[in-house]
Amino acid sequence: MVVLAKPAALEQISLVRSPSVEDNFGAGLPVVDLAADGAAGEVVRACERFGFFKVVSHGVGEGVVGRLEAEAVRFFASPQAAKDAHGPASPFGYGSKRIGRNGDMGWLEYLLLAIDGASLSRSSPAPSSSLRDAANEYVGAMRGMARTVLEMVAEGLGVAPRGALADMVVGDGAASDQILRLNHYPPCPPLLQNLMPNCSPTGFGEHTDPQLISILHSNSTSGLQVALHHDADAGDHQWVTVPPDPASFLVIVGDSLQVMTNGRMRSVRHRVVANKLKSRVSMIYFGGPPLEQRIAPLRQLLVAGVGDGEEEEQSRYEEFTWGEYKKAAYLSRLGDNRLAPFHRQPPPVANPLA
Ligand SMILES: C=C1C[C@]23C[C@@]1(O)CC[C@H]2[C@@]12CCC[C@@](C)(C(=O)O1)[C@H]2[C@@H]3C(=O)O
Ligand SMILES: O=C(O)CCC(=O)C(=O)O
Repeated sequence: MVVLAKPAALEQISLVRSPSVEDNFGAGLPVVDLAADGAAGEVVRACERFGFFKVVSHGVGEGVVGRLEAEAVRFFASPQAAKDAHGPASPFGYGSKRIGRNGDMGWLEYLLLAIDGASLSRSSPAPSSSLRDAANEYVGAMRGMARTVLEMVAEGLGVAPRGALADMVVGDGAASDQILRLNHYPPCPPLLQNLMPNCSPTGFGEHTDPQLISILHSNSTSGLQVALHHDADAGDHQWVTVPPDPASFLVIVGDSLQVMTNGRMRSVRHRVVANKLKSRVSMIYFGGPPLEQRIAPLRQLLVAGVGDGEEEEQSRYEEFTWGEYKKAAYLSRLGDNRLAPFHRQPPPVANPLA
């Protein structure tokens, strides 16, 4: 029997079947033109059916994206010792292969930066002033998009005021919990390609995002896959590749938005598979609320459509604060179903292929 050993650099990183063109999302990829009439309805439909969507006509200038991506590429190309000087990520700073504190590993390196209000936090320093400036400009654009999308979610669901969700993440008053992450996935090592041509290292293992929403940008290298559920109860899902498009962004529903919409919107499991030939660079903004924010279904959604004498909809979740959820998340493994302990009853079955 021939036993194929993984190259040492990949020993603790899981391998998955290499994506093929058949895995690509076809014409069904949810795309929302943020400037179009009826965009709010489209946002809600995409979040309910898929838990993510691609955004076009977003109004974010190419320069804003290009400046931060160039800074990220420059940083990741610097000598290992210079990068290590900004790590380890605990949770903020430079990290390589290790994700979080509980043994998760991926074929990537990253820079995790805390945001304080509208700019990077002074307490998690950026590696250079030019990266800081580019990141601050980018964060401003992401906050604007987060507001637009969350206002559309409220409008599309018939929730008032329009800012009910957006203010939790990008409001002026409370200290929300936002994060910026820059990821670099080197190409799959040639030795592995020769040994196991049908396998690729996991770049970022499957997970859902704990916050309300995440906004993702990537360069033109593929790798992102999302889980499409055929039968969520049976845990039956299919990994589908989302083709990269540097001119657009992806909005991803997080666990907290799932709870606030009482399960109407679903946080989507996603992962990154390392590309065989090219480096992938992604930049992702995570929008979370203040630590003390109660995470529970919006009242207006529970009473909507309830007539006299009828019972209002019950929450499907035990109540928690964002601070409690975040603490539990940091004790969990990347791929854990972090909402499971809070479910009051099985989540509704969504069938995006129906
Ligand atoms: C393994 C982990 C990494 C993570 C914290 C965690 O313990 C579980 C959740 C992970 C995640 C996923 C979305 C983005 C992120 C920054 C977050 O808030 O939760 C990461 C955390 C991380 O990379 O540190
Ligand atoms: O790099 C990507 O495309 C996704 C990254 C991601 O899911 C994350 O950083 O949480």
